[in-house]
Amino acid sequence: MHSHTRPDPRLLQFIRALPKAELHLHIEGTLEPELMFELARRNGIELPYPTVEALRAAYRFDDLQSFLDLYYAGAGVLIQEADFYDMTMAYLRRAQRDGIVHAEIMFDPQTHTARGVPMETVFAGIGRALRDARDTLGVSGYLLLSFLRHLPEADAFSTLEQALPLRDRYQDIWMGIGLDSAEKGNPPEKFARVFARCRELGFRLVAHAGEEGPAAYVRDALDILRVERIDHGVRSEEDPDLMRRLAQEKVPLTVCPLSNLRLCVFPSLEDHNLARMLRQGLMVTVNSDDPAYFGGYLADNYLACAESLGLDEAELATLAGNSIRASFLPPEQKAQWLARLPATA
Ligand SMILES: Nc1ncnc2[nH]cnc12
Ligand SMILES: [Zn+2]
Repeated sequence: MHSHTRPDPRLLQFIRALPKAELHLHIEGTLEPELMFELARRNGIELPYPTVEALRAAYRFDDLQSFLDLYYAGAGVLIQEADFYDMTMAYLRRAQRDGIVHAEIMFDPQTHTARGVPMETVFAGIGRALRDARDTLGVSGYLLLSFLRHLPEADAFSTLEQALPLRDRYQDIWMGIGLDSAEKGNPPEKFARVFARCRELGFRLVAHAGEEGPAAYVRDALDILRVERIDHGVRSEEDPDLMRRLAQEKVPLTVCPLSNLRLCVFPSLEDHNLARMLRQGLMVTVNSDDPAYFGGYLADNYLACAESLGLDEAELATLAGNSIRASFLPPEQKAQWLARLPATA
């Protein structure tokens, strides 16, 4: 992954020791090939690859869509509550090792309900893992139910209707709503009505914008969907007025550097705009997006950026501090984690 330098173990140790929140993570994107094969066997499903190695070798992407095709196919092995539990627990164990104290996890229920998996099964498996991790690993977690933007808004409304009866049972974890999948040609305004409804219902709102789509989608996600955070947002840089606004309003951007590299949003990590945006005073955070597909979990993303962009320890601590500030944790929990960071963070 790091073509120029060998990873510095002392720097990795420093990164892991910073209390961090992960705010942009698709739980279906944490399904490692080994577990995918195990679940396929458990559920009597045949995968179109003979081995783990052959599957991993297929993870070479040209753009977002070429990734999404494999990602939705891979999720087809998730059938039973235990499958969702095992996948989520595996992520949370890794998260703990990386020094993640809080994770806000997106999931795509439409990927599962369209295959006949009940909404209850999805919530039950992920939800039980989040509660077990809180109790046994000391990692807290929230859920963000994400709508698939390549599907019609009517499908998002019916997904919301299917999930709402579960809200009381998952009140401690289901905090918000997101918007993901193919961005180009699926602008924020397509989901204006369902986001307005979610806002009335009291959900926290986020949306992917400015990953492959234009800066105008970032502005529309803020003004039309009224989201509190932008997932990715890296193409905001093409609009100087928008950049000034993001800095002034401290709008959090959940940037995913290794994802952007693998999906060819930037030609190399050295060309990534994370450091430029940070140094311009934007509220940027670092996240892993779909770590099983993009070759790195959260600490790998921090380390790769430190090495490719020359981030120093103070900047790494600022990124960790931003992740806590931009989370949906209550103020007293934010203060508790911020107190454990260097004073410069
Ligand atoms: N990076 C990404 N962009 C849009 N949709 C996604 N779903 C999973 N990962 C995604
Ligand atoms: Zn994403």
